[in-house]
Amino acid sequence: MGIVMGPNQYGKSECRIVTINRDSSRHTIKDLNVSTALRGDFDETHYTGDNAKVLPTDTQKNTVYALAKEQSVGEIEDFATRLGRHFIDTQEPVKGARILVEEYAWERIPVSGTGHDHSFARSSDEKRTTAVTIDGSETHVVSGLKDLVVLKSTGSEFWGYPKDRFTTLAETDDRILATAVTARWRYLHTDVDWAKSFESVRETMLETFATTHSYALQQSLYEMGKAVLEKHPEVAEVRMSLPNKHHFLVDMQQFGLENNNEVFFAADRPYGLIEGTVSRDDVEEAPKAWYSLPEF
Ligand SMILES: O=c1[nH]c(=O)c2[nH]c(=O)[nH]c2[nH]1
Repeated sequence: MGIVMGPNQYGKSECRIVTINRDSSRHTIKDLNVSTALRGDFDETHYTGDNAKVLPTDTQKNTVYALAKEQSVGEIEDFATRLGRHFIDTQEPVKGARILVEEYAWERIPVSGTGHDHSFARSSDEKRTTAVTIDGSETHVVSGLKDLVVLKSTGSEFWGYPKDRFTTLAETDDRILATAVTARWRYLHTDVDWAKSFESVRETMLETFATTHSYALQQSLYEMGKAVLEKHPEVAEVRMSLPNKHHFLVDMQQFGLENNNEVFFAADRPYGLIEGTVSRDDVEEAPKAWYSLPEF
């Protein structure tokens, strides 16, 4: 019986980088969290500690800063692709790269009705994300968003589920439905206007959440994914993770008040976690490696 090193990657995680474009007095800001991971011929460092082929993660971090200086960052998908290609093209042992980017949203602070030139406010917790996986000459892009918090104050029911001796949940034909959307969608190719596609996918998911009369968060998940695929031929599949942010009706009978679906206790945990993939039935499944480490 032998023991061998399996799939592996290494890199610098969570390089926080802020860039300011000062081409005019109206500055623009890009606020990113960038993680690099290199894949390739790294058996020796694992077997013997011979680092001859190991580009230090410290150098990878510096490269993130340097490439952001050499050319403006632009769309996160393009920046991630440039980074990944740089490592593959300049380091012989590197055969593949996986670059993750999260982008934090800043809005101009309104002053007398117009956005200020160089003062910004963090607009929400929402992040735009991308995961670019480069394998030799092939580039695969999975973009997404994180922590887009949404709520419907009606138009949501939940009933018809199995009951057993532990069931206490009451069936409801009118409840609050709230979640923080994390979504990742896989592109079929890279000939994409990234910003436009992102805005349109986001808008489609929001519109569908709003207009779907929901009998389960699972149903809303499917409808949101389906709407994205129907509108976006460039997208092969959508994966979503939807925490059910429960809002429990406060029982006011004890103090003689009738609560007509007006006052809720917003629980933060535990929460239901509804997850799923909506895909076209005529495209191949993505290799695991585009989402995480192969075989993990
Ligand atoms: O939309 C829902 N899906 C569930 O699976 C579930 N389970 C639960 O207790 N409440 C809900 N709501």
